[in-house]
Amino acid sequence: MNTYILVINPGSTSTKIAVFDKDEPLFEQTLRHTNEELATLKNIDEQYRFRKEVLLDTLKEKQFDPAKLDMIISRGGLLKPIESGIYEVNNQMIEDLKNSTLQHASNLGAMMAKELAEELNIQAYIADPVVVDELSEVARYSGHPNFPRKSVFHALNQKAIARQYAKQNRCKYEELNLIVVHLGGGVSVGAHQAGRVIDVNQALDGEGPFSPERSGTLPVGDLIRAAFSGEYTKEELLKMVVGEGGMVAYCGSNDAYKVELSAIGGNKDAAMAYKAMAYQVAKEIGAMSTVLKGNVDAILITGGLARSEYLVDMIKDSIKHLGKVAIFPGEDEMKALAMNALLLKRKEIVTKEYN
Ligand SMILES: Nc1ncnc2c1ncn2[C@@H]1O[C@H](COP(=O)(O)OP(=O)(O)OP(=O)(O)O)[C@@H](O)[C@H]1O
Ligand SMILES: CCCC(=O)O
Repeated sequence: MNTYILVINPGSTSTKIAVFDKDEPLFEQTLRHTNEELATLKNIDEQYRFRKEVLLDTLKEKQFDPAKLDMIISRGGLLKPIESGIYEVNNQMIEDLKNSTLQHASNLGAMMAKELAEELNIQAYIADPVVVDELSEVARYSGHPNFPRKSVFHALNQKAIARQYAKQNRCKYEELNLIVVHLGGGVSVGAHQAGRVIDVNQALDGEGPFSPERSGTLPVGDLIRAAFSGEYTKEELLKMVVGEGGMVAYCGSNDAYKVELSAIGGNKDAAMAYKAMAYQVAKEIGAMSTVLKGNVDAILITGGLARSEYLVDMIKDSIKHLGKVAIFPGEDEMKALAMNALLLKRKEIVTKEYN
């Protein structure tokens, strides 16, 4: 019997959709949205309606009848901090996403999934959203009680890769201590202790290594002085942190592959920026090794930038003394979501309630 699963993953400039029949993708498509298209949409309601229409048009083009769908699963957004797992999309979740102070395209996924699921009389779910929070108590301290540290990271891909590594090594994720490094548009480095991410850098706009488009940790006093200098608007400063920080700021591009080619071609600024990014990532891995008290079964490196041998070799050179390193290039969040839905369908996992 077929089990048709619609998977939705909205990004800042695209919406990825896929239909799986059990664990087999029938099709997967990245629907690109131009800046001009997105600029015409005034608010979050208009955004998700626009993306939903594009999604339905694509299903039509693929001649897939939505009425055949058994379930819908989406990447989750910036909800309240929650445990890792699968959650049925409910009204509270939609309310929180609509009122979220932080903007992230993944906020639109649950809204699209819920509306579509209601029309089709099926269920909508999210799994391992970016706000999965398993931080240890001590990791929540920042240095001031007004600013507790938060867990915002690539939870879906980090957990999926950690489980894949455990399966390949015939053991359970919950039996291992791992450091998982996601190198994408954003960079997150998580300390996974027996199945829980007890520490991780806040990878959206908070802390950690710089990435192709984010600044990571900045000198805080200098940042405050810049904010009150009258030279920048709030929006300009936020952009310096997310979107126009990191490689964009140093090299003018968020395309790390392009920067790498330029570095290999002899561009000294590009080479130095790559070296600095590798240095910061390695330093964060060292910090997470300390969090795990050196008890590290493996360090897993994943994300789009894990395809870069140039970068990975530089990182490995600094961390090889910390343990075994395994590389999982790219990410497969679509498959990870579909597999979560399938586990649910097969009753191998139960949903958690968001409230
Ligand atoms: N072979 C490669 N060598 C170097 N860089 C690469 C390679 N392939 C992809 N990249 C870089 O990886 C980055 C994109 O990674 P990825 O696709 O994981 O990011 P994303 O999905 O946009 O963001 P995030 O992972 O934070 O959600 C880009 O900067 C891209 O240039
Ligand atoms: C921080 C989590 C996800 C992203 O990079 O957009």
